[in-house]
Amino acid sequence: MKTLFITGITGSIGTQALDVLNTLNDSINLIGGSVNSNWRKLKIIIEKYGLKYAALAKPSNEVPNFYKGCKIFKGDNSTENAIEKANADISLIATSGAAGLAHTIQASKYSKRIALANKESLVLGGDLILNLFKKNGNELIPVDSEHSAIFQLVLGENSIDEIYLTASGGSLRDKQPFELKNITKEQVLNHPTWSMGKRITVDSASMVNKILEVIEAYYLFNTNKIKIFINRNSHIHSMVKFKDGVIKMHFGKPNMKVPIAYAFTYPDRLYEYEIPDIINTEINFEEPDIQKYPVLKNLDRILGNHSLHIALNASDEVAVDYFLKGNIKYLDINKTINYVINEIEKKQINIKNFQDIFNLDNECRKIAEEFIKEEL
Ligand SMILES: NC(=O)C1=CN([C@@H]2O[C@H](COP(=O)(O)OP(=O)(O)OC[C@H]3O[C@@H](n4cnc5c(N)ncnc54)[C@H](OP(=O)(O)O)[C@@H]3O)[C@@H](O)[C@H]2O)C=CC1
Ligand SMILES: CC(=O)[C@@H](O)[C@H](O)COP(=O)(O)O
Ligand SMILES: [Mn+2]
Repeated sequence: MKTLFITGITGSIGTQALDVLNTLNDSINLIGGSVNSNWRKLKIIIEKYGLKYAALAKPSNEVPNFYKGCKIFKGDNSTENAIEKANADISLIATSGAAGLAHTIQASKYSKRIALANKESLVLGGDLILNLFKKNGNELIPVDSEHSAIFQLVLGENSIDEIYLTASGGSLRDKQPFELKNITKEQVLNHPTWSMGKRITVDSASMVNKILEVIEAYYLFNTNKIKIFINRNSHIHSMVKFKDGVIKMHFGKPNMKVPIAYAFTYPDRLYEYEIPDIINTEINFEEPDIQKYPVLKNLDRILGNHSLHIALNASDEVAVDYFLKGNIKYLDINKTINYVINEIEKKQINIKNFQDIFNLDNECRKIAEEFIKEEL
């Protein structure tokens, strides 16, 4: 039986991973998990799954050091400490945001298999994280639905020509560009096909999520030949075009439990889920309208420039947080990203190690905060 640790265990991916475990007939033993602050939900998970190690980055005063036989780590580096003690065979990295990178680095030391949902680990970590996996002999299995699909499509292939990354188009796909000026938080959070955490749902509306995913695919599959197509019902999870003109598509219902389970059980498929209706499900693709998704104008400029990958993610995380708190408008997110990217591009920063990444991530957050406070 394999042991498992889940970072971000209370989130959208974490919760769906728990549902998957309930169906895998005890073939995986969940021994630990970590969260930011949600003690109420973590407590229930400890009770139900008998965790041995848990961590909270921002614990309240009521959180004990032990709970029902589970050791609780608290504060800075708590997830890293819990990962070390748990020493699990598999780590599912389902933390949201840049905080996930440190968790992935630590998991690389202690877990053979990294089931990676946290796309920011690759966006920020780039070749440095891939080299770390190589050095430590990790198996990296992507969980992000498109990347799980592509991973499956390219198995055994060596004539890959181009990746077609699919997008739902997000919650604002039927709006006209002029309508984006006064969009509310509720409109943005109403995703048409997936139920996810708040930041990724906003990023899906703006297509920042898709740029992060292009960068993720760039590192995972070692190509910059990547196009984005909208598939409105999210049944095609991505496509790969081969040199002989064949295009393989990954078809399935939009449900994250499938790629989560696949990352746990690969190369087996032990998870049973509904078979999609191949007669009545439409397969259509559209090119994204750049006026509706203005951040896409930056894609060619960003892709392959490590410091701009970091700048995009940091500025977006800060701006989305302000937007969700009602302090800036939807289109201000894009203004903040553009400003930070321009500032970082001028500096021509060379990223040599993980500390450079953490420093630049911090610097970009400061620039974004200043821009929002002074210019918006
Ligand atoms: N949701 C989805 O369907 C998909 C998500 N992803 C990626 O997976 C990741 C998680 O997304 P999602 O589940 O939607 O996010 P959620 O916001 O739903 O959940 C985030 C989780 O991370 C925890 N967390 C946040 N900060 C820290 C920290 N510093 N230390 C420890 N735990 C922390 C949260 O804890 P707390 O509850 O205490 O706040 C929560 O458990 C993201 O990188 C996202 O891009 C990729 C594809 C699909
Ligand atoms: C489920 C998943 O993998 C998300 O990352 C998804 O891609 C978001 O939907 P969009 O295609 O709308 O960005
Ligand atoms: Mn995705």
